[in-house]
Amino acid sequence: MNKKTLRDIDVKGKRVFCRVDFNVPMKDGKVTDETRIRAALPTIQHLVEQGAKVILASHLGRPKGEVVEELRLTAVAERLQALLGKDVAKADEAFGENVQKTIDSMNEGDVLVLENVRFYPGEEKNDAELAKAFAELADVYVNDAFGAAHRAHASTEGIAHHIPAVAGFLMEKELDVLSKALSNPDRPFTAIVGGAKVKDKIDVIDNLLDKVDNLIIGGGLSYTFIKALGHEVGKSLLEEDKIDLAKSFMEKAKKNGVNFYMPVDVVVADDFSNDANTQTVSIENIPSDWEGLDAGPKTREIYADVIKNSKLVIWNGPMGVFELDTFANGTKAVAEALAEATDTYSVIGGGDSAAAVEKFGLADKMSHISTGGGASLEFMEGKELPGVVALNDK
Ligand SMILES: Nc1ncnc2c1ncn2[C@@H]1O[C@H](COP(=O)(O)OP(=O)(O)O)[C@@H](O)[C@H]1O
Ligand SMILES: O=C(OP(=O)(O)O)[C@H](O)COP(=O)(O)O
Repeated sequence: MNKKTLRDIDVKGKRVFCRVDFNVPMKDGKVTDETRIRAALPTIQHLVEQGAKVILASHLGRPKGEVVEELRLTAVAERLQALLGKDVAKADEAFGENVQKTIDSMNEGDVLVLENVRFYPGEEKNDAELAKAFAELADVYVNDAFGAAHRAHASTEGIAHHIPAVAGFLMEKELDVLSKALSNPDRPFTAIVGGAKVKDKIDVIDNLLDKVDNLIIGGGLSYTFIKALGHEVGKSLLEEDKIDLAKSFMEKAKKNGVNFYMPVDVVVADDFSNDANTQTVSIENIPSDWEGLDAGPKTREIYADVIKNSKLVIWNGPMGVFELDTFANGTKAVAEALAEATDTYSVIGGGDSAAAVEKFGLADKMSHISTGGGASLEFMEGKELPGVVALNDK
């Protein structure tokens, strides 16, 4: 990486403003998945061990510039305290006189969690004054919030223009894994793109077609491609205005010598529920009143074979409606194939795919599960991440 990291600086006795992504799922005031907190621990522990005064900043949810009681970071700070096994203080604001006083009284190795930075309208606007106010709290800025690196906000981008700014260990690892995957991939290199957000995934498919040996299309995306082949898709998810683009991707795959895989059979249902009537049909025979919700058995077999013969697989988006057990088999087949392919380096791109491997109990069998959904997608699209660009060059 051409950006400075924690390894390049001495933090002893320094006040370090460390942006993390503690935007974790919450229910009834409790953290329900602490993956993102755990992922930031190596950086936080390093700062503690090196004798920094550790000031942690994060957003939680989308409070839109107002104080929202349920989105305070108090419960998150408590989880962090338990995971770190040391006291963690929590401020009720993210900058200003009171926060300054608290910081003035910190000792080396102390940890303070600031309040949700999105309680202030200036955060998402990347307001220069707010960025300066954050910078005044500290001597050094560390960005470890890979999940928010695609946002140009005051605490992810603006602040980096005021004090020395470096990447944390999680940020470094995420960027290393993803850039190695894309720039110098082990081959055969396979990308699996599924899920439902057809529009959001179009750019990533285009970019991947310049890099991969195999492209697998699955999930809700498939039906736009099935339609592009001239077949009817019944009530399945379809983006009418992307049919021509789907055709052009199939042509680009051929031109680039990329092996292109899409379902040959699908599981269709007469209702979007676990007790729906279902049948497996070939893609030429989707009944008009039915909806395709999962990959069929032949498709699963083909996908599993491609995966097992790959050296590197990046996967973004489930192969079916895995939240409903009846339609989880396609996603499960891909997750299991990745788990069994011990010679294959697997990178799971955030959001629902990460939730799916977690649900199947296979998370620890994956080589890398990214903490950023949107961020990893934008990276794979070839876009620059503002939170990274703003850091100091090596
Ligand atoms: N055939 C399908 N029809 C409708 N929804 C689908 C289908 N296949 C997958 N999905 C849904 O896609 C959603 C995930 O899509 P998306 O947000 O694009 O993925 P990710 O969050 O991994 O990027 C899941 O909730 C899943 O139920
Ligand atoms: O959860 C996040 O994004 P993700 O769901 O795309 O991984 C990040 O914390 C960014 O949050 P945001 O999309 O509200 O800016």
